[in-house]
Amino acid sequence: MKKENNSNNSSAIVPMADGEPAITLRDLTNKMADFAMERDWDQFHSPRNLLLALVCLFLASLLISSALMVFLGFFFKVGEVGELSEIFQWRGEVPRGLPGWDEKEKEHLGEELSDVLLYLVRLADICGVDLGVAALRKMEINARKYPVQYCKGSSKKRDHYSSENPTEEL
Ligand SMILES: Nc1ccn([C@H]2C[C@H](O)[C@@H](COP(=O)(O)OP(=O)(O)OP(=O)(O)O)O2)c(=O)n1
Repeated sequence: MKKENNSNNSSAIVPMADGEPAITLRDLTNKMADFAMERDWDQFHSPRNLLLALVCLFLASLLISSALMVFLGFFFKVGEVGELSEIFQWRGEVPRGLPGWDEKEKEHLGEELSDVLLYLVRLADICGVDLGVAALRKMEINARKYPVQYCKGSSKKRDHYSSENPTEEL
């Protein structure tokens, strides 16, 4: 778990020999941690809340896909995100660091998190999307969308701030 603001070192993406930026999972992890810390959002990023954010996005993507996908997704197989959710089912709020979880449970969690990540990485690859570049770009959009001065300590959605900050471009 990351506790300190790493903005001085984590944002430096080391270029590879061919000039392409080498974005590591560690870079993305640190940048997201910095993003949350700057906005005092650690308080909202509990395991349960993050999982719900993931599941809501997953269901939203099903809703905008074909009716058949919605049918399959809801009634037959929820997929890897469903398996990940199952681990947290009935546990209520889970504190950061998962105190009380044994190694086997943490290992299982690691496997299900990896399944989500690996499918995502594979999907991006076969779609021709450079996930590292796309994620960095999206983080820049997020930072513009949620300026620290408007949303520090608040979990409200962007719509709430737009009236206070009408000129902010997304
Ligand atoms: N409390 C929050 C809110 C947002 N984010 C980050 C993670 C996601 O990359 C992105 C999600 O932002 P939105 O919830 O605004 O979702 P979208 O960007 O998809 O916009 P919308 O839901 O309006 O389509 O911002 C975060 O880390 N913590």
